[in-house]
Amino acid sequence: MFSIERTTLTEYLIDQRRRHPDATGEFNALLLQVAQACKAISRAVAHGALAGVLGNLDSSNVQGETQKKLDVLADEIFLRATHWGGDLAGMVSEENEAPIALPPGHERGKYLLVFDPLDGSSNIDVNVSVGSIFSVLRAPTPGCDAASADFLQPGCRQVAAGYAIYGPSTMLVLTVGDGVAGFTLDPIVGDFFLTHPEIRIPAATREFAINASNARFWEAPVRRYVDECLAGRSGPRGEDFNMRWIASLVAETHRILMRGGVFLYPRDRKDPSKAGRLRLLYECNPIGMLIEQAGGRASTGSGAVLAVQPETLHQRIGFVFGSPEEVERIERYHTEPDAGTDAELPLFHSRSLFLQH
Ligand SMILES: O=P(O)(O)OC[C@H]1O[C@](O)(COP(=O)(O)O)[C@@H](O)[C@@H]1O
Ligand SMILES: [Mg+2]
Ligand SMILES: [Mg+2]
Repeated sequence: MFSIERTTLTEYLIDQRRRHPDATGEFNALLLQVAQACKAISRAVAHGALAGVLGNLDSSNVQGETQKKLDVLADEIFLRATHWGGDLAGMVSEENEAPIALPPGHERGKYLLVFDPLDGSSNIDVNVSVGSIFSVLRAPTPGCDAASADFLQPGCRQVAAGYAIYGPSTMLVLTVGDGVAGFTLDPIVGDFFLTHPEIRIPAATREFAINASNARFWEAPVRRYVDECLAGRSGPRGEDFNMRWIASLVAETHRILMRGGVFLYPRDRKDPSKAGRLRLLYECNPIGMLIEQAGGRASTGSGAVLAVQPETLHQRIGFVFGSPEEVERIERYHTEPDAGTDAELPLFHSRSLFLQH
């Protein structure tokens, strides 16, 4: 159904800007360039095999992961859509080891853009939802080329964050620090329209997401949490839990923003050289800002992820996020290993006595 009363992304951003009298428009211009990149990636994803974009390349990225054709194409689309605008002092991408140099002789702006051009790459060839994730920081030295160290800012300093999900419909979900809003791409009109204003995560949930193939590497607090969920009504939680795993951080985030839930990709013992699977700067921080802006909680497992001081551009970290009651419980299991047991035992016993299983 078409209505001329629909709010476009541009109108939404102009409205946000009215509240900031000092705004120059550079910020909105940058976000619109990012949206433009997401539209182009959405088109490539939707055409799939018809556009010859599926499959692997021979190359690997800085993480040693084999690059997919779409990883590299999405990266190029992001660069081309954003680096001429004059709003940026530098960019960091999952696919590039060092910060990306802006075109020579071109104006340098006051923002830094950090992005994962294509998230959930393992899903491309099986036609399951993938996405793009981005984060905007202030450049410490506006007007100059940014150095690596300029990007090493804790997530609480982000001025905007968001993702695009390329699913049955393409959506852009965005925060500029004043709640979270979701926009759906009308592929005929070619514009994003506000369809999900003021997204809020339910405080409680009975749904968790974790890659259980790593169970033998989990640390005790994570094992305890999952065991209690799996024990269901007859266990200490006294309730049945559902489980999901899409292997696409954007898609897991979107589900949790829409209906609640908790996601865990915790630090584990699989590879002692890696402190987790997901990358702090362009996965955990932007998703963390969205989750917290929607009333959820984003954690390393033992503390707020947005408070972590990054040490390297491609640093990995444990990540737990979603409905705040569950994330706080997981944090308690990490910081006070005996927490909950005493308080829950009587409850468990009374449930066992009075509930029928
Ligand atoms: O394959 P695993 O171990 O389940 O990991 C899945 C995770 O890896 C990722 O795909 C990593 O992202 P990239 O595809 O951008 O490398 C996340 O989206 C997802 O949460
Ligand atoms: Mg990713
Ligand atoms: Mg990626």
